[in-house]
Amino acid sequence: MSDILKKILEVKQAEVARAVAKKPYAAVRAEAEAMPKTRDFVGAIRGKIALGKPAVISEIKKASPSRGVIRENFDPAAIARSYEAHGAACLSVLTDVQFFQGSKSHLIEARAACNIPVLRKDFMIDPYQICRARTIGADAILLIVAAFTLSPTLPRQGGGGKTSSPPVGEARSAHGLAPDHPGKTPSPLAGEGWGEGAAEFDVARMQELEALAHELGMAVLVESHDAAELDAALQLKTPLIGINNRNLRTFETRLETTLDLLPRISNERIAITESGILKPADVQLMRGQGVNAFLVGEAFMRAEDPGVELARLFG
Ligand SMILES: O=P(O)(O)OC[C@@H](O)[C@@H](O)c1c[nH]c2ccccc12
Repeated sequence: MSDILKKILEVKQAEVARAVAKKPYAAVRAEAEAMPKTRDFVGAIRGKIALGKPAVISEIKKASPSRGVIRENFDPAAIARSYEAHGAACLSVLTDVQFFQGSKSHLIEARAACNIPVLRKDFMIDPYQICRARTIGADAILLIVAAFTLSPTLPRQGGGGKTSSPPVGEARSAHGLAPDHPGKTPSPLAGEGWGEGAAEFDVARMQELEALAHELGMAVLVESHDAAELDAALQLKTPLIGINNRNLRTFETRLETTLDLLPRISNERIAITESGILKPADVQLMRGQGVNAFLVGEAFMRAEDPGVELARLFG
């Protein structure tokens, strides 16, 4: 796992602990269950694609660890209105405070200013955060597979150690290939500073968080960056399969990441290419390969009017 991701997750754990001390889980869960109905995030994406249009999840993000401050003049409500007016399918709003200068209020303001569904973009590792997402109005949440990496040094069996559930190998069998590592999801990070033994992902935990999100009426976007992460992602039920072109360890961004992993994703799912889409040629490259859903932030955030840039990029 990247040092930055590791650092972010430590902060998230501390945030959850502080929040639980202020308000217990049962209370936030009850609040979540009492919220009005969500907007249909998956339906909004399918709707665009059914019309032969690209489905664009447009991001509202002030800053990032790799880029620093991206947008000075930052008005989430105005940005949300502009995105909606120019055909965005959905919004994605960064709510992480420390690393992305985001805020829950950004999501609340953005959602109140439009009628399209909104993803809470944050680092979700705990049921508490899922409930909290629902209480601020999120229609969807993000699960980043890399955040569920089990340390190779953790005990795998017994002694209270976590074990991952057996992979179903859905996409591979859909392509006529048998899963080659039954019972484990090996990571290519092994041998790249991880020491001996393949890393695994806590798929059971991801499934638990997904089930809770679905129970609360929210959609789930699951994000992967390589084949092992994608295999873990495909063990979830959600149709929304994100492929992050940005490596969270090095911040290197390669659009080939999406093209390389695409054949593993069956047609019942929706492949969403994330990060590094900057120019019309990038969009054409993806659409030419059958990718119809996009998550774009920086290109829009740097433009004077983000929605106008959306129309230009995807026009
Ligand atoms: O700004 P870009 O390169 O268009 O990327 C948007 C989005 O993919 C990126 O912000 C992102 C993808 N996965 C994440 C996980 C956490 C925070 C941010 C992200």
